[in-house]
Amino acid sequence: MLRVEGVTKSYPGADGPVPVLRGIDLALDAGETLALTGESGSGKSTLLHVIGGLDTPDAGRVVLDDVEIGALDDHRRARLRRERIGVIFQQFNLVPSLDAAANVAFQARLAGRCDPDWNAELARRLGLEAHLRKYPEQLSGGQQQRVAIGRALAARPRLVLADEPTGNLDEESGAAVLTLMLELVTETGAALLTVTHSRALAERMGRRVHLSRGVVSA
Ligand SMILES: Nc1ncnc2c1ncn2[C@@H]1O[C@H](COP(=O)(O)OP(=O)(O)OP(=O)(O)O)[C@@H](O)[C@H]1O
Repeated sequence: MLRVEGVTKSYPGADGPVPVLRGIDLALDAGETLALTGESGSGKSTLLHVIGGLDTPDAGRVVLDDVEIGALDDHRRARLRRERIGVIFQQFNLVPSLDAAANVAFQARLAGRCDPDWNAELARRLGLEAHLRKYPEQLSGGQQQRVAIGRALAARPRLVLADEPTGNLDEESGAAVLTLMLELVTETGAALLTVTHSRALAERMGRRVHLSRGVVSA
């Protein structure tokens, strides 16, 4: 379902380009869950952004359901992102001017796939029913995290990308949020790729790969 082939990426440095990704190959099937680990600065977020079409590789390909993301023009790439990829960012990136309900519905609405029954079910399962009229600044970190998960899943994406999805939560809330996320991802048949430093989180994923010096090892 997802294929990453020979992806390289460098950033400009004082003494010339600094390679961050040096030829990444990775494949993920529908329904699979994968933890991407690696020391700080190893390029995990960069790889997640390249896979999600938020950043472009210098070379190599990212193919989602037989569509090469890098070959699409901006408009088509944005549409593919909206319709097929849900992203949960480390800092949640909720829309401050929208309440929790509108944040959950946000991406699905943009994708033209808003299903009020599914949104309501997500809100209920994520324990957000009492908070739907609150704005992000009125929500706790854990509640914002659950809104971000709801938003990522509302359009029933094929692929969910998460960057430290429980990084801002205490161990107990993190474990509970992760259980919910895994349940919802499994039910919708999506694939999940999550970047994490947490061993506990990584151990609950079906597969783990480690990123070191710009290449992955199983
Ligand atoms: N926009 C950018 N411009 C220049 N260098 C960048 C840029 N984004 C990332 N880098 C560099 O690329 C390297 C990889 O960064 P990245 O954020 O992908 O690492 P990471 O493994 O996700 O780290 P962490 O675990 O600390 O979040 C780092 O050395 C970082 O400084």
